[in-house]
Amino acid sequence: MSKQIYGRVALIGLGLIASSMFWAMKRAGLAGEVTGFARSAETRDTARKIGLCDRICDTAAEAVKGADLVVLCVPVGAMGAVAEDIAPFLKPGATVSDVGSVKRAVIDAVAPHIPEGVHFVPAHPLAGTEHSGPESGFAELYDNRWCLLVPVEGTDPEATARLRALWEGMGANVDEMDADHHDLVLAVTSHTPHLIAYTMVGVADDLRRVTDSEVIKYSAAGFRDFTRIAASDPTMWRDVFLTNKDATLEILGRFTEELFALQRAIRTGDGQQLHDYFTRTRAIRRGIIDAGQDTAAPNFGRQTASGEPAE
Ligand SMILES: NC(=O)c1ccc[n+]([C@@H]2O[C@H](COP(=O)([O-])OP(=O)(O)OC[C@H]3O[C@@H](n4cnc5c(N)ncnc54)[C@H](O)[C@@H]3O)[C@@H](O)[C@H]2O)c1
Ligand SMILES: O=C(O)C(=O)C[C@]1(C(=O)O)C=C[C@@H](O)C=C1
Repeated sequence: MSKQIYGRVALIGLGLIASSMFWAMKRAGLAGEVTGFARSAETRDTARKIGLCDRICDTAAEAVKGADLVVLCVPVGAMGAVAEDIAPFLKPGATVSDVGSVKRAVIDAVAPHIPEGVHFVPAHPLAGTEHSGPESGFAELYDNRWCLLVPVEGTDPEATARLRALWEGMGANVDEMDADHHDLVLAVTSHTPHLIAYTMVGVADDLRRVTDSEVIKYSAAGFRDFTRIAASDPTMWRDVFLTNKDATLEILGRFTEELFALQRAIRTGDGQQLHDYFTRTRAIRRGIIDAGQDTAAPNFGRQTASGEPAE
């Protein structure tokens, strides 16, 4: 029995998230035809070579023509311009969605370009790796991970339900959330942790001269995890911080206060405070495990041939 949910899906931007969507849709037979567009000819060539998408188009207009679902899979800062480009070519009754890591800024940038009669259902899969480009995707990326749908005012519930079915078909658990709440939650669980990882690796690099190459050689598991996160795509993360500015600054403020409190406890030798703090945080980790939510995908995304994110 066919599980097809959309006749034709167009993916705009062919990186980790789009390529994983393609393989996940193919795995479950969720789309009749998937077209793809990437802005650089090199990425389009790579996509053709590895069989990514049923048809790779040389323009975004061609890719979205006749599509029932168009998913914007470009960095958050590029969403508005891409929406403006494709708007005249969207089929009446089609749904436009996106996968951006920030929701309010994407909605503000994209919604004004969505023509009358076309639905807009923003989304965000909470799954990824530090790899990017068309060769980094894999069908299992969304298995048992959350995908948050962030319908805007007036979104047709049927369009939302259909997109939910697609994400569920790709293996995800789906929830709905308001855009501002989404941005605050993600500032805590994803954006600020990335900034901390970037900073920690930067500090280690600054100290390299002092510690010679020991930072790399004796890198303990905790620091190695930081380096994995800090290897994430610079364009993507630049856009995340520029567009989720308020929530990130709010969480960073709180983080800094806590850090100073712990710094003081270390300086004054307040072992009780340190112990109490670490006990509380350990309980949080155990709560996640007990709730069966430690579903982080193993890091088996593929890197681009050059080792660099493909354009
Ligand atoms: N990587 C993750 O962990 C992750 C997880 C969830 C959501 N996201 C979101 O998904 C989106 C895509 O991320 P990704 O990891 O697939 O990135 P990626 O770097 O692997 O791919 C991005 C694609 O967008 C294209 N692109 C870049 N700038 C463009 C522009 N100005 N116009 C048109 N195309 C452009 C690139 O050529 C590339 O094909 C981002 O909005 C990101 O915030 C990423
Ligand atoms: O596992 C990783 O590499 C990720 O950072 C994935 C991650 C996250 O923070 O969990 C990164 C950004 C997203 O928008 C969603 C998921």
